[in-house]
Amino acid sequence: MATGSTGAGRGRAGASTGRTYLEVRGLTVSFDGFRAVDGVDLTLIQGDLKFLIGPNGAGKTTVVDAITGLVPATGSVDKTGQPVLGMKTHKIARMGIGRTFQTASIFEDLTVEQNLDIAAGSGRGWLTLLRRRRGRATVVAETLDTIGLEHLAGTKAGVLAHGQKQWLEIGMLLVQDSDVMLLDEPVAGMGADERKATGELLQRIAADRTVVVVEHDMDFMRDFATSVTVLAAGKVLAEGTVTEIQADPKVQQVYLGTAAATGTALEEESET
Ligand SMILES: Nc1ncnc2c1ncn2[C@@H]1O[C@H](COP(=O)(O)OP(=O)(O)OP(=O)(O)O)[C@@H](O)[C@H]1O
Repeated sequence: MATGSTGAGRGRAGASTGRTYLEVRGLTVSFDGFRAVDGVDLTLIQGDLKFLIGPNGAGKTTVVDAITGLVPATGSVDKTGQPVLGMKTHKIARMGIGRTFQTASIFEDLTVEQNLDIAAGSGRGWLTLLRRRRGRATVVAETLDTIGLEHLAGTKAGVLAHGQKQWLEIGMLLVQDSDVMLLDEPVAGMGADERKATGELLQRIAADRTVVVVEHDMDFMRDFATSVTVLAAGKVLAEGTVTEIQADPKVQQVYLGTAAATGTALEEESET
């Protein structure tokens, strides 16, 4: 069970407790002069299961892209005091910052276990691999258990159910020692049982990691978030607990403003 820190986003708790944290300051991403992300500050602390929400086009995925080096950005991103911004994507991954995509990026023709094994070795030099060879099998076995896919270890990843592919992708981050995990809509397209199992998996892994979930599914957010940041038009609109966010008139207005187009007003959903 996650040890939630609902105070995330305020100050440098990670720095004082020695826990992993990701500190984002003034993050800005421009596409041909259009500021998709505009001066975003975020503090992400180990143990927090943080949800990043906001209407379509708010800049959520671009924030994740910027942190993981996929798009150029200005401002600063520090992982437990180490600068991240400006580094190459593979170096950022090696620093322990991992991400998933809406469509799982797994090797469909390889088995579940082979996918994890490859991920466990990715980005490491041959000497490190040699040293770690024995430990690697243990890490893969432990991860199969964590993501609940031991019984499918020998199954080709391509035939997994949608939810299982997402769990495998999360497992691939776990075996790479990612302690900051940025997950883009992990429950999109999942049924109720898969969503619940995914939420419980995220709670387990967030207990000793920093986990950020970009999500549109408000029910899922309500059930599992320990803190929420709302983005709108590239800026942080609000931060707080689920209760605080739902009660925030600015947030309600943003969601009501887009309700006609998306049918996903925060208020409407909170009544269900
Ligand atoms: N490569 C790009 N080139 C130009 N504009 C982009 C690019 N990527 C994103 N944008 C624009 O930046 C804005 C933010 O997009 P982004 O995908 O980050 O939003 P989002 O909050 O993740 O939206 P959604 O919930 O719909 O996925 C949008 O207006 C989008 O059209």
